[in-house]
Amino acid sequence: MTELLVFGRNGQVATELARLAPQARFVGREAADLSDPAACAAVIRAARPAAVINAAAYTGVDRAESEPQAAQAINAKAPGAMAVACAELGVPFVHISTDYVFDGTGDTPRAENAPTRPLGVYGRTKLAGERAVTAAGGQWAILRTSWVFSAHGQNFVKTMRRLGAERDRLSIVADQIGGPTPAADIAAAILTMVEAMRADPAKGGIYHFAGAPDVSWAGFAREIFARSGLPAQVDEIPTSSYPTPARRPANSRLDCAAILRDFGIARPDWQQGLDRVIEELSS
Ligand SMILES: NC(=O)C1=CN([C@@H]2O[C@H](COP(=O)(O)OP(=O)(O)OC[C@H]3O[C@@H](n4cnc5c(N)ncnc54)[C@H](OP(=O)(O)O)[C@@H]3O)[C@@H](O)[C@H]2O)C=CC1
Ligand SMILES: Cc1cn([C@H]2C[C@H](O)[C@@H](COP(=O)(O)OP(=O)(O)O[C@H]3O[C@@H](C)C(=O)[C@@H](O)[C@H]3O)O2)c(=O)[nH]c1=O
Ligand SMILES: [Mg+2]
Repeated sequence: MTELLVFGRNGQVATELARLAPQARFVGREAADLSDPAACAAVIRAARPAAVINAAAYTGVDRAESEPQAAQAINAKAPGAMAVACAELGVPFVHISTDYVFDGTGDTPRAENAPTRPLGVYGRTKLAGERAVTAAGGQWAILRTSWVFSAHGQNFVKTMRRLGAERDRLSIVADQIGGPTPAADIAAAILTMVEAMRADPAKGGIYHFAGAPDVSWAGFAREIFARSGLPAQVDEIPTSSYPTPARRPANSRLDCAAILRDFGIARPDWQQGLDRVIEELSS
């Protein structure tokens, strides 16, 4: 019997889960394509694991605008099918969602029960995934996180280090504020939640989890350059000067009090996480 089954293998969070839980079984695209939700459910039924984590998703925010059906299958239908299979087996299911389910109005942190209103296809399909998971019954948890970075895969830290080495100055939006979150801390949080859920069948629900302190993308870029020893300057620009296919929320602040109260998991310090990632990237 497989103890822990994880969908995703090469992504940021999946890679960090593999470091912390090498005994788990990681299911890549070749073994279960999330475009085929029934195949994902079949993998769970055949493996009969003690718990399931979904770390795979369609994460191309701009690309999703022109591929809404692929994003919907991967981000909504597949997690729904996984959650149903877990409910049938009576095992916990942990899924990951995003700050992009919100419209980003205001300037205060949002709690889990704040009204959702996604601005683009990615956020809309992730919200549909949340609804499919919650509708499945069974024991589930959804971790909403934001601005994930690590030494693996694609993320803002790696993009900035690449561009910062090529250019003297970069224009970065300063009116989108959120919490950059190290993938390693997400992996650790999920494993803590899985253990707590296995010990207590009443545990679960939607939880916010993001790195602290909140910062703009421009402020984050400045820290990336400073801590990487890159001399590149950051010019602060408004979102209106950086047109993209998908709209993004201006206020991505997440209120992370509930996960601390219910699971003892505190917001990670992204500056410490950034130093660790930079060290990993430079070695
Ligand atoms: N990245 C971010 O900034 C944020 C991410 N999240 C959420 O966190 C979770 C993990 O994200 P992260 O680790 O950054 O994601 P990545 O983009 O790093 O990895 C996504 C993974 O999903 C896999 N995948 C994509 N499409 C399919 C498919 N059709 N079938 C099977 N596997 C597929 C990819 O496989 P392959 O390697 O083969 O392409 C990849 O391993 C996701 O739910 C995401 O929505 C939430 C907030 C912020
Ligand atoms: C490269 C670049 C980006 N930007 C802006 C665009 C955008 O508003 C912001 C971040 O760029 P990204 O492409 O990393 O943003 P994006 O891919 O939208 O990041 C999001 O990914 C999904 C999966 C999530 O769930 C979110 O939490 C969030 O992390 O920086 C600049 O202003 N200047 C630049 O030179
Ligand atoms: Mg991106």
